[in-house]
Amino acid sequence: AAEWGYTKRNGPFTWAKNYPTAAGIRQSPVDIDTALATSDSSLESKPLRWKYVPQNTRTIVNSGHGWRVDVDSEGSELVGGPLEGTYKLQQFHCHWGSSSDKGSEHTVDGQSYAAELHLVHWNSSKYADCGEAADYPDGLTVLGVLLKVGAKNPELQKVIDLIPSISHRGEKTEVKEAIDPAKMLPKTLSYWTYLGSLTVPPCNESVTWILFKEPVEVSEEQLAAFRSLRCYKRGEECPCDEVDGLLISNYRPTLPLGTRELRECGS
Ligand SMILES: NS(=O)(=O)c1ccc(C(=O)NCc2ccccc2F)cc1
Ligand SMILES: [Zn+2]
Repeated sequence: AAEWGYTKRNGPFTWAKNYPTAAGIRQSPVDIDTALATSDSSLESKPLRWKYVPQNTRTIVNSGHGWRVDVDSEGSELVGGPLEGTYKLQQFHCHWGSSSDKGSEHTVDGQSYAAELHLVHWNSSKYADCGEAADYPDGLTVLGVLLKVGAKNPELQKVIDLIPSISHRGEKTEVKEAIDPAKMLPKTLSYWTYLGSLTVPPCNESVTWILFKEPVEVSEEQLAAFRSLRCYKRGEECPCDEVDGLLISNYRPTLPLGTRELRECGS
């Protein structure tokens, strides 16, 4: 089957053909209608806490859908907030648009941001690995960080510096200079949380989403570097009808929240 992607031919509106879950009722991303959010004392009573090991960021790969930094989960943990048990960091990646007026996956009161960073964790209290966890409703948690245009982001610059060596799909390289995921999170830890899904096929409905309210800055040049990735393999011709196979946009449009609860913690 033609590999899914973000073009007319294989983009988000075609995914349900090969991935029926994409048409489900707990899909992500969603528009965060801030007026709908209910503040929840139980969230306030269990602060979100994380521990990451920067030396455990191992490799960065061009998945054909963007860049992804794979992490050795050992030593990491995410607990508290809406979570039961301990979650471990598996990978982090980003979504962006062809220009910085769009590109985030979640929107806030209809407003898009320039990009969105996802830190993907799996429930190590109940499951053996990320792959298994992805099949259960409480299997995964993704910390989402909205990115807006501003100052150059020094931690993300370590990712940008590696992009030239993973320009084509399937290429990967060692992350030599440790990247600290904690340094990519906003200062204030207020967040919205709701039950959703992977935002790419197979769109498993197994994600507890935690989206920080405060955006983090990234520069236009850094966003331009993301868009220089190619969605096809070196030596192959470009399959996608994207402008010469550049990954200029890799965000899924929002889906209805439906009857799901949207909770918030912090102002
Ligand atoms: N954009 S996002 O919502 O943050 C997102 C998070 C994780 C994945 C993932 O793990 N895919 C591989 C995968 C899929 C299904 C089962 C096991 C897997 F490893 C994909 C998207
Ligand atoms: Zn993502």
